[in-house]
Amino acid sequence: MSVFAPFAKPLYVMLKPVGSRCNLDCDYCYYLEKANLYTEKKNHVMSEELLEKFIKEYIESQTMPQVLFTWHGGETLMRPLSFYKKAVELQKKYAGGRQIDNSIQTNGTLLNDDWCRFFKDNNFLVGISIDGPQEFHDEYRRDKMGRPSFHKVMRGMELLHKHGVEYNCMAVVNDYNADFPLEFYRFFKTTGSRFIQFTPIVERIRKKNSPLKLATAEDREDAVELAPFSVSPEKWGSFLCAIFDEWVKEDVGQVFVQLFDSTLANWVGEQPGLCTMAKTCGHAGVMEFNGDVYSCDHFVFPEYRVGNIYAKPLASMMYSNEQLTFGNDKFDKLPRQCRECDFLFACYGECPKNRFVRDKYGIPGLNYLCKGYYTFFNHVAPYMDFMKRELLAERPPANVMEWIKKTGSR
Ligand SMILES: C[S@@+](CC[C@H](N)C(=O)[O-])C[C@H]1O[C@@H](n2cnc3c(N)ncnc32)[C@H](O)[C@@H]1O
Ligand code: SF4
Ligand code: SF4
Ligand code: SF4
Repeated sequence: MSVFAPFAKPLYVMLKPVGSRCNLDCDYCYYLEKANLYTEKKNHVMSEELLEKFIKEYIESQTMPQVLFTWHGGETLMRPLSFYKKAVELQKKYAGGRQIDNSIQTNGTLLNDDWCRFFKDNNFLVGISIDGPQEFHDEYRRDKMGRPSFHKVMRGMELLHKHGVEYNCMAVVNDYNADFPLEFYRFFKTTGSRFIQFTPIVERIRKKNSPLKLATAEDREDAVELAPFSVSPEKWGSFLCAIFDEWVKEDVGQVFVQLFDSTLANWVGEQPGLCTMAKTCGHAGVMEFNGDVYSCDHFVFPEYRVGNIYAKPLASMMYSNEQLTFGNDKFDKLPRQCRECDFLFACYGECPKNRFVRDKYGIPGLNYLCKGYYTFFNHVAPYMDFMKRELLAERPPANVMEWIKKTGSR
């Protein structure tokens, strides 16, 4: 039987139930300053009326039997538990036979038994932000009084563990922790995390006074300066290579590093889990506390607002020409150096947010981290080739560890 499905892809829009309100004040946070987009509003919280409108419309716009809700912030737990209880009730009311899943991203400092029980009972997947061992984490993740947050986050993780809540860790790689790849990687292994996700921090700061201090890739080179907490391309490359070397010898099939999995996916021609490594993007929008929808969580700038849910249906915003162009530009706007690169198939120029340098031909739009990515892909190529062969022969890629022992590589 064929069912008419106008959109073959699931519709995905994450939610900001408290806008950018947060109990922490991480130096590198790209989200805190988004409050300046809404200075006319005092209270940056999503109303229950909007919550219901979104849930109903989001579920009804889906063409797939599963629907994923992602709660994001700001700090998501600054909304009382009753808000999420209401959300779950509304999801059930409008589910119409579909399977509903929830994931929530949090800094973990406000977790308690009640939150954990709720997450367990309702099968939430919890994402915890933690940047490695205490010294690295507390370098930038402090509260508004400058107090560190590491111990509170660890306590939160213990509570999640105690209640049997499913969670994973999200870390950023910055100018500081990038110098200690193995300490960073081993820390996550000791916490028992089998799924490790990390994102490089790359930000530029506008020199002129502006409500949004952080720049987009379109800001002119002379009007911005690189934020000091950004990771350099060289450090990013050596960080990835060092972790890969330990992972490929000891942990394949046991520890899942999102970036390595996505690299292998591209190597075998499958869709990678990381949007940054896909050929095109634009399938993941974000809705602010007042119903404004933006092209991507990293593009909450007035130029990338695709509309408001009170004025346009979600599906028409997410499948608008504007949004499709946003997603296709990831490939269409690649500079010549990327088009000629041996690793285009694995990298696809990474995230457009980071494309603000010129390529070797002087063409703008090269990714600032290019050098690091090139070093990494070049370094892992023989291992990726081996794992690809194993996968194609329907054998586990983890055989690479045996192969390394036998051949003495690395
Ligand atoms: C903005 S926070 C919102 C949710 C919650 N407050 C938290 O910290 O998990 C989401 C994630 O973005 C990461 N992040 C913050 N600033 C970033 C930046 N400039 N570049 C990349 N990721 C960043 C955070 O470390 C966190 O893992
Ligand atoms: S806890 Fe999350 S939202 Fe709050 S400042 Fe840190 S990264 Fe930003
Ligand atoms: S702009 Fe970057 S973060 Fe946003 S969807 Fe595209 S690749 Fe992902
Ligand atoms: S490694 Fe550099 S040149 Fe190659 S695709 Fe990535 S960003 Fe482009």
